Amino acid sequence: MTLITDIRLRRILDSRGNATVEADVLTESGGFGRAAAPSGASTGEFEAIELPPNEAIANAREHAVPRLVGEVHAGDQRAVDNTLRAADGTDDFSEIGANSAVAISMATAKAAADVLGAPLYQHLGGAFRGDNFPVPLGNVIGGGEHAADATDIQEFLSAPVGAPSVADAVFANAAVHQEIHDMLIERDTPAGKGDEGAWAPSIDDAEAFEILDEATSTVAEEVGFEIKFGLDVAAAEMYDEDEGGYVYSDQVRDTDEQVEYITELVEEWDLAYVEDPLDENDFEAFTDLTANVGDQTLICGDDLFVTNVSRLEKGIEMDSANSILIKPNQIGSLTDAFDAIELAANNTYDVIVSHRSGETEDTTIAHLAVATDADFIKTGAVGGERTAKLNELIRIADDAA
Ligand SMILES: C=C(OP(=O)(O)O)C(=O)O
Ligand SMILES: [Mg+2]
Repeated sequence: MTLITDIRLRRILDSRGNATVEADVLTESGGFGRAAAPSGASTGEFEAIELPPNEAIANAREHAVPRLVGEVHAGDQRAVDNTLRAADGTDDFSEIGANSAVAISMATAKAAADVLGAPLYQHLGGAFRGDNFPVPLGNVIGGGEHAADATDIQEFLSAPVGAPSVADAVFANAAVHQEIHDMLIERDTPAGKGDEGAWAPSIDDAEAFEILDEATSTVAEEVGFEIKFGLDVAAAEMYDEDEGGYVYSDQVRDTDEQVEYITELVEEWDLAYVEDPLDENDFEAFTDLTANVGDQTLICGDDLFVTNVSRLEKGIEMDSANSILIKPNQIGSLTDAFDAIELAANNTYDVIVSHRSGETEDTTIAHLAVATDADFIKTGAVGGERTAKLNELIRIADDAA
């Protein structure tokens, strides 16, 4: 019933106006799934390889499509993804492109769900999913690689940890985003938006902390539940060995100073979440920071782990973090993403499913987060490609109720 009968690949636009890969998968009994690959800007050194979309499509058509069509069942996700790996023949999807691979992998899961007549989160997670929802982390002020002439820290994230429902949490993040806009106008600091829809004012990190603290407190009072905040430092983008460490606008911090600085930030601002506070090659410094503040906050590896089981195993072994960011396109398939989530959960790591800075209307990560009982989802606060996922979470909660 779920035998794959056709796979169509095409170039479509992403939110930055770049081309990306979209896949349609059809099955014998009329199942249909469509999915598109997102794309990062602050990509990790150890991510699976994204090829130029034309090349990724041509190579996938030549090597992967013939091995899947008429051969593999869409319902057997592990077989689908193993076939993609075998067709590619490399460790990092550099032959067919992680963009083609992840689009086919996700579209196939959707086609299988369609055959079953079940929502994707249920096909992926089983009949008992749909009761728990991730807390959305909303990017509300940002800079780094996502906006020029803005903060050094890439993302300041609203974290509505006390929200009674996922819908309340989604609306709270949007309200924090609006409140920050009002505060910026009052301060006579006009701001455009970065790639993920966060405000990208020309202010320093210290001012961003003050604004976020006030905005989250104001909205928390209005809505009547706790809203904390967190960061994606994206420190690998700041790290420059020749410069002697982490290059900020006003100073360079060496590794010990960076560990000290982040420790102070966690304590001063009671941060709920800190992603990539250190360079992606420095598991040891991650371990030092986690020893300092791992009992107070989440220390999350994004570029550090790149959704890769081997790198996560090393981090678990070394106590380098206590949470992992999951981006399916970083590793190239849903099976790999699931394996990383399972390993993380078995080792009491929190799981944060994430978008990329370049996105499409695809909503797969909303279903992935619900299917795997993820603790958080990071998918922006506003903007069509971000609200696509947030609104899907609201719909899933509505359907599941
Ligand atoms: C979402 C992120 O940005 P990008 O997609 O540019 O890697 C991130 O760094 O967590
Ligand atoms: Mg990150």
